Amino acid sequence: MDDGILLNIVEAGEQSSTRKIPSKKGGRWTDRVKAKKSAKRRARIPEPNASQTIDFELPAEDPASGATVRPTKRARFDVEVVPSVEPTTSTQRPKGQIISSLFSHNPSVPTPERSYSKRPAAAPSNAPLADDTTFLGLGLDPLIVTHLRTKFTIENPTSIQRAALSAILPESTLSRDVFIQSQTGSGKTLAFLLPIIQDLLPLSSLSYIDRSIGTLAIIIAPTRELAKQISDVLESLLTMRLRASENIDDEANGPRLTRWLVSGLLIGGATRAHEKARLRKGVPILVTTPGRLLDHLQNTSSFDVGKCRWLVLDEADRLMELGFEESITGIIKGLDGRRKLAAAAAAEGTSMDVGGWDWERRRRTVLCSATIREDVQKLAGTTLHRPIVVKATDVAQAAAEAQAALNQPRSQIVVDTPLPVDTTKFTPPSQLSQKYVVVPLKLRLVSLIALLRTILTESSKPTTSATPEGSRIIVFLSCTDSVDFHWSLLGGVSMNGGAAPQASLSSDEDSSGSDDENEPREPGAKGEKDDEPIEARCALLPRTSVYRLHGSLDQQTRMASLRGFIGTSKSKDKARTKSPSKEAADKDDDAPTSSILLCTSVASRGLDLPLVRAVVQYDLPTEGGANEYVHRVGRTARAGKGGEAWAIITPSETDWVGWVEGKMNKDAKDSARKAGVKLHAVGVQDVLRQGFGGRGTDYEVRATEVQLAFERWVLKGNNALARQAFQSHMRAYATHPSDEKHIFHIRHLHTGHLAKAFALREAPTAVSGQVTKKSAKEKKVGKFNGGGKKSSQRADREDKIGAGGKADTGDRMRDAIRVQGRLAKQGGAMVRSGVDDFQIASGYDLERLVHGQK
Ligand SMILES: Nc1ncnc2c1ncn2[C@@H]1O[C@H](COP(=O)(O)OP(=O)(O)OP(=O)(O)O)[C@@H](O)[C@H]1O
Repeated sequence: MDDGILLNIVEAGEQSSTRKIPSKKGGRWTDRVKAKKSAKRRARIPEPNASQTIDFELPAEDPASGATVRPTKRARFDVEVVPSVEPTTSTQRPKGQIISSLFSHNPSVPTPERSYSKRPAAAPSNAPLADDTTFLGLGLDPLIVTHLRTKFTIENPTSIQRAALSAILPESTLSRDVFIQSQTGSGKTLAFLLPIIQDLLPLSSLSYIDRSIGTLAIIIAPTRELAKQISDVLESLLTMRLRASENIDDEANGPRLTRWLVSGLLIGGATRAHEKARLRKGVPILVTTPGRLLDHLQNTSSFDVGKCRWLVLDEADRLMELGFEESITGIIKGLDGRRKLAAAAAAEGTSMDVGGWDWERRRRTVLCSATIREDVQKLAGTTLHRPIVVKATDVAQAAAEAQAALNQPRSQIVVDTPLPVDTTKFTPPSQLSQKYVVVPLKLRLVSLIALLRTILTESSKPTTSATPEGSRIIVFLSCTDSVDFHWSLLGGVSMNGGAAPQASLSSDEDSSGSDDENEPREPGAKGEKDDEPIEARCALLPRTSVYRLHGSLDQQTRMASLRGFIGTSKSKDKARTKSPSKEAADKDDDAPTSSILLCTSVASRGLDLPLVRAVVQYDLPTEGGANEYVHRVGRTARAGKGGEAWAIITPSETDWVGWVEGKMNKDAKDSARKAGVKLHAVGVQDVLRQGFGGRGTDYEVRATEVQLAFERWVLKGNNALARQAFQSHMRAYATHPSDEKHIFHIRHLHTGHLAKAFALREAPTAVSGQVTKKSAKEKKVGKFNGGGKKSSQRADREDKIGAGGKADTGDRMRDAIRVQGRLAKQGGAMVRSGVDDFQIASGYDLERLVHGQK
């Protein structure tokens, strides 16, 4: 089958096959054998020729016949092959450097029976309901329903929204808290936002109320990005019409309505004085992160939460993982204390008492979590009052519970009811297609490129369900260094052998800073990192922009990267393009239609990035096990849409497939789960062939050229970056928990082969040999301490905490955990500390940002 990739001048394979193997005469027989072998090797892998040009063309398939055809408009780019910049003969090669063939000495990998088979996708499990359930029928205000339809194009509720609304909205359940547990992408955000807006909406008709009433609802999210995302949805919801007719002053339609119900985002990054001023003005619905909220509860007297009637804890399991339990306990105490003070002041008549409203009603807490783990149960025990547990399929149960609550005599009300043990498994949406490829270590990098090319090609087919805007792909890597390395590599690699280009940065940046009050910065930080490039372009990935996201990037760059990835870049973001190889810019002259996000686990939870077609786990999660896997793949296949998840695993990790399937299927109760969540194998040759094209084993030649281009880039001044990524990856790998060590053990890795995946030619001894014991120790301690600069920042932070006299509990928890982790790792054995330095390193930095420390 012609796969559509052409070699347009000289087929490299042909060239190699006609090459004559020179014979060596004389000398010892061992020398003759060696010479013969080396000549054979040279003949197998064609010597690149400076004049040779490979014309890569992405393959396409005839939708009718399924046969591969040449696309009408070819996304093409030429790859000029030049001799490797480094000498390749053993006499010229620097000592210790190994240039091994990509396709020899790899462990054998079983070929899957049916590769790339097109299986019909299962019915979506997180889609809007197709029955006669309506938002109106569930009791939602018609104004909100109309707004959902017109602004969000949302017509019907999802299963979890039906369950949540029928549990939260009725008068009969006002005294009950709610625990929401559901699949990724099932619409949990609206499930808790809609009841809050419905509850507060009538206040708009009370002419004596304005935003000085204080904060009536607080939503807590574990990360800044998630808080910002929730805040964006909330803001859009609050732009709804306040009455059916256009004119809100239309007296004939009832009392005058005022639009004072606004939302605010409090996630740090601004001066406290600025935040205090906003709080003093009044923020009726507040979206925040825990540390900052606790800080203001403790230190901002003008922060009025005396009438707060909603508290939402989103992603509760993540809040617990990040060590926020103590912060949340402090927040609850703070809210309770201020409520008592407000009540006392009202009783004494010393405060403005706003009558005509049920201010006495207790505050309701809604807790959302993917899983009901032990720590989440504990949190629920301290925060929830007789919770109704809402699950996607449990609408009948929710209604029955609500009824039971009504009929219960008050004496029987049990406070702090423990949640039931979690019997349902946390599974990905059923329509998600899950695949895995077993890839020998040496082939990892080229296989990743081939896979990305294949996914991009598939999505550009006219028959695909992907959007006409192109594809979005998220690639998860093990650590920040690896993300930086791969992003720089893709942005810098040149297939023409020229010098690695420098980042091209816009010099006419608009340095006026953000006009969004929700993205304020500390003084002095303004415009600081505006020069940091955010977008990379790569000749190997036509019409595609590559972004990165990890916790060591400053907040502006992270937000700009996310905006770029989802295609809503501001003009100044767009200027921040890391120049690709010149050829990518020249040949890829059409505007990019697809985007790729390279990231750490920092992007695994809660982020709702529209139209993500595929999630590729280049590195499997080092913490969080099967749940983390499900969260990551849940960035696609959202709200009933399709999606695919790819896991790239090494030959020593093949047991992971059965292991993760077992975790997802355990205790399966319903028929869908009995059918089993399954990952389907795809052969690495198929991935390479699809990605690089050619006939027979042509893909080997092409993959080798791509690998050589990567290696050239590394040799031209990027060795340190590659080595650092390699070493950090190894350290990250070593932090897999002990119960996964039978699958992920560093001893299973052939480090020489792994080095190849970082485009390193050095043998592993050369890599590690260049790191002196002292520098290795410094690096290790530095890494676990957050590095030299980070250490001093932490000291600054601790100074500040000391000076303020009040340590942030979240910070203290994290520090304690980090110290624990450091000790465990310094002890020699890589004992899991509960927090992974490499993935939570991102979380840690993120939380530093949350607390406003740059
Ligand atoms: N009733 C609905 N109909 C169609 N789309 C919906 C509906 N409700 C929500 N959505 C969309 O579904 C997407 C996912 O929603 P949301 O982010 O709330 O999911 P989630 O359950 O919180 O996911 P995660 O667990 O990954 O955080 C959003 O883009 C949202 O606009």
